[in-house]
Amino acid sequence: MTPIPAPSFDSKVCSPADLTARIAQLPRPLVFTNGVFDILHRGHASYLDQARQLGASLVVGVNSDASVKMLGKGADRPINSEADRQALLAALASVDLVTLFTEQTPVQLIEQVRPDIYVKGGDYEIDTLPEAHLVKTWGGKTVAIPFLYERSTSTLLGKIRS
Ligand SMILES: Nc1ncnc2c1ncn2[C@@H]1O[C@H](COP(=O)(O)OP(=O)(O)OP(=O)(O)O)[C@@H](O)[C@H]1O
Ligand SMILES: O=P(O)(O)O[C@@H]1O[C@H]([C@H](O)CO)[C@@H](O)[C@H](O)[C@@H]1O
Repeated sequence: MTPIPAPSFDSKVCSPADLTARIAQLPRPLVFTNGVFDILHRGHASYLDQARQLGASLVVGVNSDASVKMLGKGADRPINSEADRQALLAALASVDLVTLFTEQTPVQLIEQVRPDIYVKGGDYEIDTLPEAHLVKTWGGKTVAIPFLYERSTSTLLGKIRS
C-alpha cells in the first residue's frame, strides 16, 4: 500500500530554535506580520495574500495561547490552540514560514527576524506601533493593509453565540 505522506505545509511551522537558520534561507525582501488569527476568515486570507505581494517571502508570528490571554480578548480565547492556528496559516500559499511568540508583543521576535517590511491591518494606527519604530532602525518600512469585508474573529463568535 502507498504510504500517505504528512501534510507538506507542516514544514512551514518553525520552532524558535530553528528560526534564525530558516530565515536566512528565505528570499528578500522579507515581509513580517503577527497576530492571533484565532478563527481564520476571508479578511485574514486577503490580508496575508496582499502582505506576501509586498515582498519575496512572508513570515507570520503567531501569539502563543498564553500570550493571547494577556491581550484581553476574553477568558475563552483563543478558541483554536496555538498548534492549530499555526497549521492553518502554514496551509496558506501566501505564507512561507510561521513561528510562535510568547510575549505580549512581537518586538523580540521582530528583532530576531529583521524584516524589510512590517505589515499590520488598517484597524491599527501604524505610526503609534513600537514595531514600526523598531523596523525603521535598520531601514525597514511599515505598511498598513486596509481592513476588508468587515470580517473579524470577534464578529464570527458573536454570530455563533447569538
Ligand atoms: N477583515 C480584515 N481585513 C484586513 N486585515 C485584517 C482583517 N481582520 C484581521 N486583519 C489583520 O489580521 C491580523 C490578525 O488579526 P486578528 O487575529 O486580530 O483578527 P480579528 O479577526 O480582527 O480578531 P479579533 O476579532 O479576535 O480581534 C491583524 O494584523 C489584523 O489587522
Ligand atoms: O491579532 P492581533 O490582535 O491584531 O495581534 C496583536 O497585535 C499586536 C500589535 O502588533 C500591537 O502593536 C501585538 O502586540 C499582539 O501581541 C498581537 O499579536
